[in-house]
Amino acid sequence: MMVLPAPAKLNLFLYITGRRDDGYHNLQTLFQFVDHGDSLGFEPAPDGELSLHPALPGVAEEQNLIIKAARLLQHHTGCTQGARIHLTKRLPMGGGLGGGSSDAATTLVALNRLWQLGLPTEQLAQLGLTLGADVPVFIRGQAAFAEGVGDILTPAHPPEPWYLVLHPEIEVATAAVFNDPELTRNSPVLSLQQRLALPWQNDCEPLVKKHHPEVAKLLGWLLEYAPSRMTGTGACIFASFGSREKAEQTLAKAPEGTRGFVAKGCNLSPLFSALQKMDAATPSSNTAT
Ligand SMILES: C[C@@](CO)(OP(=O)(O)O)[C@H](O)COP(=O)(O)OP(=O)(O)OC[C@H]1O[C@@H](n2ccc(N)nc2=O)[C@H](O)[C@@H]1O
Ligand SMILES: Nc1ncnc2c1ncn2[C@@H]1O[C@H](COP(=O)(O)OP(=O)(O)O)[C@@H](O)[C@H]1O
Repeated sequence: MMVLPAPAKLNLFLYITGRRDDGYHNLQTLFQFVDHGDSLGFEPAPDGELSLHPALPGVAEEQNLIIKAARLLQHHTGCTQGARIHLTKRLPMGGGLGGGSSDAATTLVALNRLWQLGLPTEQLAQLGLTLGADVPVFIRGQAAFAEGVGDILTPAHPPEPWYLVLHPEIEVATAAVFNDPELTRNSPVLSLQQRLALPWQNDCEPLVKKHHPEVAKLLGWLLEYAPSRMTGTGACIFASFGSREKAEQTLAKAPEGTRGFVAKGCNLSPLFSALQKMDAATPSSNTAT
């Protein structure tokens, strides 16, 4: 079985610079991966059959981004092969960690190999974008400054600290944040260099804090220990530390019942580190993305 990671991402900063005619928002964000996430296993199945094990509670199989990604790839290529997909879900849903998008990206990359389709990365990223704005960055696998709706990507090389990621026990719907009339939508469009030099913020954070006191409270607590922010449209928050020990010590002090994890920032996605290892072990395998 081909087992591959679907890592989480963090939005190290997130600015909303405008609203487009189609209702989507232009943004400027810095994506980085962490070495913690879901895990997916892929086995061939006959007759184009697709199945997911176990099912994700609360998400109908046909709505699951993993099945949607697999079906999209079948339709796009006319491929008649199938797959039995095994999911170990570790990332909270609706947490701003991009779990669903990452699962979809890993599925596209893995099935492109399993089914020997040979689609180039560019085409997989374009297909992925139809599933969600965050899918292309996971397919390209490099930390990136994203503009447009998140699809115009420039590779970036931010520091790779240890992060403590905490999960307030709520799910924030991305669409609800973007539809809120109070959302800041007029951040200036700046260059990556300018953005890197200014303090890093998330334009969605004030709004989510206002509507979800749990987020405001936990962020207030975490800020006592290190610079901290929300990722994406929330609800997860993160703080960076110079060492794993410092991050773990802070997690140990977190208010009782707080869920969270410690992980290392990675500018190369753990998905691609795993693919490189796989290719090194079996040099004759298909090395296209
Ligand atoms: C803003 C980010 C930053 O990472 O938030 P998170 O979802 O990760 O928290 C993402 O780009 C989100 O990407 P994703 O979660 O894939 O969003 P999509 O499914 O494409 O869109 C969900 C809804 O959010 C709104 N939306 C999304 C992205 C965007 N640039 N402008 C928008 O207005 C639209 O109303 C859309 O219908
Ligand atoms: N494989 C999947 N993993 C997580 N969520 C999924 C998946 N497939 C579909 N979804 C749907 O996508 C929504 C957003 O999930 P997720 O990507 O985890 O959050 P976010 O975009 O906030 O990081 C979930 O609430 C769920 O309904």
